[in-house]
This record gives sequence, C-alpha cells and structure tokens, in this order.
Amino acid sequence: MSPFIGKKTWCRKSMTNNNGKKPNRIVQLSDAAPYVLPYLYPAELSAISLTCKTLHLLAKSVTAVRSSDACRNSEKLPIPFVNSAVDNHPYAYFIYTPTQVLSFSDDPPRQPWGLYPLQRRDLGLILPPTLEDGARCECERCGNDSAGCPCPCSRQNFSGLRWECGSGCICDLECSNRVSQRGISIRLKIVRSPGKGWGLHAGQFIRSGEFICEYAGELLTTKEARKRQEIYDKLKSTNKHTSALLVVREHLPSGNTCMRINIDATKIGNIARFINHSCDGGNLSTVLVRNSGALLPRVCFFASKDILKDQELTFSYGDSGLNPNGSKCFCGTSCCTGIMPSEHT
Ligand SMILES: C[S@@+](CC[C@H](N)C(=O)[O-])C[C@H]1O[C@@H](n2cnc3c(N)ncnc32)[C@H](O)[C@@H]1O
Repeated sequence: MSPFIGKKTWCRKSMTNNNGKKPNRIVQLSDAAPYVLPYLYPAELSAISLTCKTLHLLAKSVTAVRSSDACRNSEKLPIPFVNSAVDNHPYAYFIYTPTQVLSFSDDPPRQPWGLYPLQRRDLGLILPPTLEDGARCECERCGNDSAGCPCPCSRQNFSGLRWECGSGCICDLECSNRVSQRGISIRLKIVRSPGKGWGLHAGQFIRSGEFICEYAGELLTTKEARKRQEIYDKLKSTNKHTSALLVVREHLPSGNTCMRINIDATKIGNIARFINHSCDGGNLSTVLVRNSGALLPRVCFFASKDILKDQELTFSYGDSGLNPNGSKCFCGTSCCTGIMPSEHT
C-alpha cells in the first residue's frame, strides 16, 4: 500500500526498517507532529504546511504558540509578538537562552518551540546552576550578620557597574542582592513597526531603576566578533537580515585598560535582542553586573526613567557621527540624527 495521508489523518510509514521489511505500524499525524514540528525552522514549517490540510492546521498552531511567547515558557511571564498588520511576520525565529552562553563554532542545535509548553530544561542549552534551597546570605545587604559572606557588596553603586551576590555566597536567589538573577518579571511585548522591524515594548508601567532583562547571547572573543560583524554587514546590504551583536567595554580601575565583552544574540539570545536604538539615549541603561564567584560580568538593562505601558524600550547603540554610511534611523526622537550608529566592532 502506498503511503496515505488522507481525511482521517493516518499515514503508513513508507521507510523500511533494518531488515529491509516495511514496518506495519500506522502513525497518526496528530500524535507524531508534536515531536517533530516544534523542531522545524520557519521555512521548513511553512513548506510542510503546504503538504496537507492536517499539517497545515498543526503548523498553524505551532506558529500561534511561537507568537504567543518568545521565551518558550521559560520566564515568569509570556512575552508575545504583536504585529498589527505591519506585514506578514508572525514572530522572529532565534534560539532562546535566559543568560549568556559560550559561543557555538557551528550552527547551534535545534531547539523545540511550539505546540506544547516547554520547561526550562527542555530548551537544550546550558542553564546557570540554581543554588541549594535554604541557604541564606549573611552579608549586611541581606539584612543579617555581616560575617561569612565573601561577596563584594560594599563596592556597590559604581556607575555602570553593579555587584551582586553569586555562587561565591551562601544566599539563595531570593537574596535582595540578586535582582538580575531571577529572570524577567515585568510584562513586556515585542511589537512590529515599519522601518525598525521588531521592538521591545512595555506591557505595564515600569518604575525608574527596575531591572528589565539581561542581554543574553553567545559570548565571543573579539576576533570572532569582528569576523561575524563582517558577515552581518554583508548580509545587511540585502536588507533581509538584522543582527544583534553588542560590544560593551569595561574600563578597569587602573584607567589604562579596558575589557571588551562581545555578546551576539543574533542566533541565540533572549528578548533583549529586540531592543532598538534611540538617538536621545532612550529609557534604558546598560549595566555590567558582576556576580560574586563569576569570572565574567553580565550585561543587564535597567529602566533609566519611568516607562509608561506600551512605550518602546530603547537605548543608545553609540555615536552615529562615527558612521556616515550607516543605515537610516527611525527612532523618531527630536534629536534623531537620521543615521544609525556605527556597528564597527
Ligand atoms: C538588535 S536588533 C533590534 C531588533 C530588530 N529591530 C529586529 O527586528 O530584530 C538591531 C537592528 O534593529 C534595527 N534598528 C534598531 N534601531 C533602529 C532604529 N532606531 N531605526 C531603524 N532601525 C533600527 C536595525 O536594523 C538594527 O541593525
């Protein structure tokens, strides 16, 4: 019997098994689809949706789940994509990580997204270890005795640099000095607009100083960052590609040296990859957060002013005067230079 995919959504496996015999097993598409469809890239999903009505409906429900939460159910609240008829993009595809990861030299592994609610462990990426329950920090910042905690709390309030407790402390994630380690807990949405593409917007009022999110992505060496930027610049000229490579420089106390942190959220990242540029500096500040016990700092966004519900969250990508050939800026602020800042790494 030839493979049959019909009204009743049954198909016969046409592949032969190890013995060269055709297995006699009947597979119901709607049962198998949840194990396959979430792994497909958007182009594959739309190709498969053209093959039959059942797969069309299943692919449509994968798309609906993907558009309903860019974070794959791995943050406290869903962060949906909103496209009010700007174009026909229901969502943007990328691999989700809640925090920074080491770079992948090849393409990262596929990550399931769609159809069933994912747990953090399903994401297939290395996630930061959680601390044992019950452990309590004894530092002053946590309101207890100052004895015993090796965290550098006393060095807090450095401008642009924040110290938090970490794996070197005995406190848990509830410690008040770990605000950037508990994931995203404010309502946000990713809104499509003409000119800028996707952008991150507030889904609620956000008070000045509140933690928004980490800039999560692949940590790159400077050599790798420069190589990737060259590739992205070429792709950008086709107008079909947006990249999300952020370079942050940390000036070390000596004043003579600075450390570069290159984070590429183009393929693997979190919702910070959707934050657009604003020539007036925007409403977010970029803060380097050092956790006690961690070698590298993380780049985090905090609200630099009160942000109203539905307002776009933005920050300044840099100085546009350095980039006379840059692409058009659509930030819409009164001080807009009309040109996007340099993306030279
Ligand atoms: C980190 S991504 C931000 C998310 C992006 N809008 C998207 O749709 O994925 C950076 C890219 O967004 C676009 N972008 C960001 N700010 C912009 C602005 N003010 N005007 C025009 N395009 C902007 C540029 O294409 C830039 O390379």
